[in-house]
Amino acid sequence: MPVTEAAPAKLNLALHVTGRRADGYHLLDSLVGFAGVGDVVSLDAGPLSLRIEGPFAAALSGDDNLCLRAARLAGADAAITLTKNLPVASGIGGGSADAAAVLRALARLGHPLPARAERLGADVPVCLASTPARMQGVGEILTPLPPLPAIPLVLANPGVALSTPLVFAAMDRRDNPGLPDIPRFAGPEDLVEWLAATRNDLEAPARAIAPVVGQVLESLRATGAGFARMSGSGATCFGLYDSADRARIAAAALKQHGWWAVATELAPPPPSR
Ligand SMILES: C[C@](O)(CO)[C@H](O)COP(=O)(O)OP(=O)(O)OC[C@H]1O[C@@H](n2ccc(N)nc2=O)[C@H](O)[C@@H]1O
Ligand SMILES: Nc1ncnc2c1ncn2[C@@H]1O[C@H](COP(=O)(O)OP(=O)(O)OP(=O)(O)O)[C@@H](O)[C@H]1O
Repeated sequence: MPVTEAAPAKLNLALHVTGRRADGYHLLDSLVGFAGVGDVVSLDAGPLSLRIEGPFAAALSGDDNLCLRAARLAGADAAITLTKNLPVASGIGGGSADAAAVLRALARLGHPLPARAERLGADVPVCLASTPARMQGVGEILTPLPPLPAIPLVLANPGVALSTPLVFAAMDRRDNPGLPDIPRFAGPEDLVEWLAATRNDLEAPARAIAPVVGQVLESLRATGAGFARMSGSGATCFGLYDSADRARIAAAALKQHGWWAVATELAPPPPSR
């Protein structure tokens, strides 16, 4: 003690919705990667408690925080500090990443990972490893993938919180084809070519609810992104750039709209490991 774990932002680089189960949950087929930015959780000795700091701390309150729910599921006590750097309810798995980081920290302290961590959220299993994976089923079927090319990218969020169930509910078609085979990507061009043949099936319904998502995508492309797409159920979008300098300049331009924007990289390993 204290133990610190990074909670990197999850990116659905491609997200196909292929069906719906009887319980209403949707079947997915997604290429998931992780970004070089994220929240941070730190655990210290003490009774179960949570202190939240960081730029998006004010967006969260209450006893139902996923950090606390994760510790309760693991049956462990800890004084948790969450540094909330990611926008809330924004499609980059912030809550799931935080819950997974708490579980990883507890595992380092000797608490076994709880069974059925997916009960905390569909993205928790993929966030536990925080390494690239194909995610299927409702999020629980994971196929680990080799590292993705380290591409400069920008994450941008217009400040509109999108409710995941409402975005799923606004879909026209739920029986879309799955992803094509995922090859080993030799470089950025291969990945971009593969992405161009895939979709995020939640992008159209999210844009119908929050048209500003379309403006974010246009701005990413206008600032030089060779590829841009929404992640998860939105509203955060990512743009891939051919240099870190271009990504930095683009992020500065997107911030001029009053949006959250950050230049980072696809898929570096989390800093704490
Ligand atoms: C859209 C994704 O971000 C893609 O990675 C995830 O599937 C959503 O992950 P999450 O935010 O951790 O989702 P959860 O908190 O488990 O679920 C929120 C709500 O989203 C809907 N939901 C979620 C996952 C899924 N496979 N099908 C769904 O229909 C359900 O209405 C559910 O009540
Ligand atoms: N630690 C946390 N961080 C973010 N949200 C949390 C947290 N704990 C609870 N929540 C609640 O979970 C909801 C979803 O937030 P989250 O940021 O995980 O969504 P998301 O980025 O859309 O995730 P996903 O991409 O997994 O759909 C929010 O409405 C928020 O109130």
